[in-house]
Amino acid sequence: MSDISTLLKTAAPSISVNKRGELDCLEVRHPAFSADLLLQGAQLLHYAPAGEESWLWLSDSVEYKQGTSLRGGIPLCWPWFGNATMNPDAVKHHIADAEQAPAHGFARTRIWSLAEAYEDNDEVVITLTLDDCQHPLWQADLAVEAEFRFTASSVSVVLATTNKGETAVSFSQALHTYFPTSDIHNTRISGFDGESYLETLEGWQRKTQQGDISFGGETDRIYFGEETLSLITPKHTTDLSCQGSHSAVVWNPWIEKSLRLSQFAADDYQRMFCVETANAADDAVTLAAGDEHVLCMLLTRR
Ligand SMILES: O=P(O)(O)OC[C@H]1O[C@@H](O)[C@H](O)[C@@H](O)[C@@H]1O
Repeated sequence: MSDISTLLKTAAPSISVNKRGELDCLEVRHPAFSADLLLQGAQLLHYAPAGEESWLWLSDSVEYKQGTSLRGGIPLCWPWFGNATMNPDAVKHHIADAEQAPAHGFARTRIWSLAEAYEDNDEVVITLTLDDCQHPLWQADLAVEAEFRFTASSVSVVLATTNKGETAVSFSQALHTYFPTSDIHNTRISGFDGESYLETLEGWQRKTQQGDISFGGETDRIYFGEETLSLITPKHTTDLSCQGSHSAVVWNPWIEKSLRLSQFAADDYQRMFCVETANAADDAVTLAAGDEHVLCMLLTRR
């Protein structure tokens, strides 16, 4: 950890590395904003402009344990999204035993390394790399890097994947963002009117969205489209724009599923929702040997 501290002292003095339970957390305390980024999973837990509440939801019962993804912030799902068995054949082709494969890939519980840090009066930029991209069940040679950029009025995450192998590789992924709301019943997502989605709770039927998305029960859908989305909660409107993604997963576990989730109180579903910037289902990425794919999300508020 002393290497990290030395790098931070010179390149980005507003970042310090501190323990949270068993995990190392990069704490950004810039005069204009703050952020907390775990090295495990390259998981961003918190971002807020000075004087504001966090733009990300994080469970009150979150567990800072090695090998366990935390419930909240932005877990990175890579190199497959969700249940491996539900991925397209091209992705499953690289997974030795999809039945046994962990949900959402393996990157979210691995330790990432600090590659670069930079700050000036306006922004802080942190780049993390995943040193060990191998997994007993994953049969492809991809490399991945994550860049986080914080300013007084925005946060962006870029996930860049490179095919280091000699043949094409298909993979799926998501920036699994948990957003806060003061009232899920008065929360809407605007931008997918007229677009198609897969209703995973009804046998993955393909349907068409009419108007805004609202929440009145368990929600677990994969939307297709590449619009800038507006996330409208009673207190805020947050704009979510992306690049390199043509799908977004909208998720809320609602009452019954909440009872089965780790690090999640029975009534937490009322105060959170996920909109995941993804390359999922039909939108999985195929990378030729040597090629790179860049997935990017940007959050701003009106
Ligand atoms: O509990 P996990 O593994 O973090 O997954 C949470 C949710 O993640 C979403 O992306 C999936 O669509 C849901 O089906 C899943 O329940």
